[in-house]
Amino acid sequence: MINREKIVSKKIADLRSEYPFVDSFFEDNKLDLESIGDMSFREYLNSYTLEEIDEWAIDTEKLEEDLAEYISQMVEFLGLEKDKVESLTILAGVNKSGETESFGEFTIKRSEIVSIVGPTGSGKSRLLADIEWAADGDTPTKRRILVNGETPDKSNRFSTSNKLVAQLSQNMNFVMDLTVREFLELHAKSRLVENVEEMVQRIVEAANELAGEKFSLDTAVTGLSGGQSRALMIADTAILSTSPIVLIDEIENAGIDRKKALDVLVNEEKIVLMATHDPSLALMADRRIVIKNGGIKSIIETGPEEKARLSELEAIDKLVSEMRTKLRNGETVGI
Ligand SMILES: Nc1ncnc2c1ncn2[C@@H]1O[C@H](COP(=O)(O)OP(=O)(O)OP(=O)(O)O)[C@@H](O)[C@H]1O
Repeated sequence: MINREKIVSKKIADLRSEYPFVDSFFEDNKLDLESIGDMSFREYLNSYTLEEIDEWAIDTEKLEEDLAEYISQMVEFLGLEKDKVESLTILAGVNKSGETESFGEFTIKRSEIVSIVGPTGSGKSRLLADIEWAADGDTPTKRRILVNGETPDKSNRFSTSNKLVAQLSQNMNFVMDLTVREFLELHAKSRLVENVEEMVQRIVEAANELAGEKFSLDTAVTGLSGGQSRALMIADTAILSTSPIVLIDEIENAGIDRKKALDVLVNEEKIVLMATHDPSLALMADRRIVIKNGGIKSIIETGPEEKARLSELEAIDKLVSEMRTKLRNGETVGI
């Protein structure tokens, strides 16, 4: 809920950049905003003289209340309130042979990472697709998905502005003729974020942290490499997307710093599900879902012993990545 005190004491210029639609409120109420300088709405109302207030029958109390109400309704209407998703629950369905999955139900909480492992063709992507679709017994697996313990509002399935789920798929092929800056600005503006420039900077910095070779805001999105565009989409999803659930299919092919990518995503308080064949990524998750023959076979918690193995794997990954960098830079790697 929008706080009235906060709204009326915010500078009008800031209010207008955060909620561009407030201009129509000012117009409808015939408020002259030419000479506002850096006043807040309250200061602006107080700047009227008693005669003006009398003459134009200005009710300052009511105007303050109406402004807060107007913003609050618009925010709700436009779906700008961040979804408060605390948990995601998967209810058991059937495997490829039609046998009921034995796990009953499985709940994932906010800021948790869950990996999905299993042989090729076992049904990892299918599980991600069930979640994206908010399956309600209407997919081949007959699984059901609950959000905050309830069947999600079906409008979430189709709405683009208020998507429950952001999906990072294997390849990101940009077709539009835009620079990175233009692309990010468009996205930030469509989300009506407070400070577009700052947001754009944050995203490109995060993306460059993940990508091997750095790129600038003036690079054309079509000119980004596979790994760079993937890094850009991860940073963009983490920082700008309001979708509280992020699904990742095969991050390992992207040639980006996977550990940092996960940190970026998880820091933003999201639920992350990631299908992977990579042991380090599988163990980085708090829990992992094991899929076999189209069904969830088991759910395993990554215990301290496995986490210890993870540091072994990380040391190996580090070695591989150092060698990769050297080879890429034309150096030799003989001892
Ligand atoms: N429970 C199920 N019932 C019926 N069909 C299923 C079930 N689970 C998965 N499938 C189907 O099996 C096929 C392979 O599944 P999927 O693509 O999800 O495998 P995957 O584990 O992601 O494979 P890869 O590791 O190669 O990406 C798909 O056509 C999928 O729809």
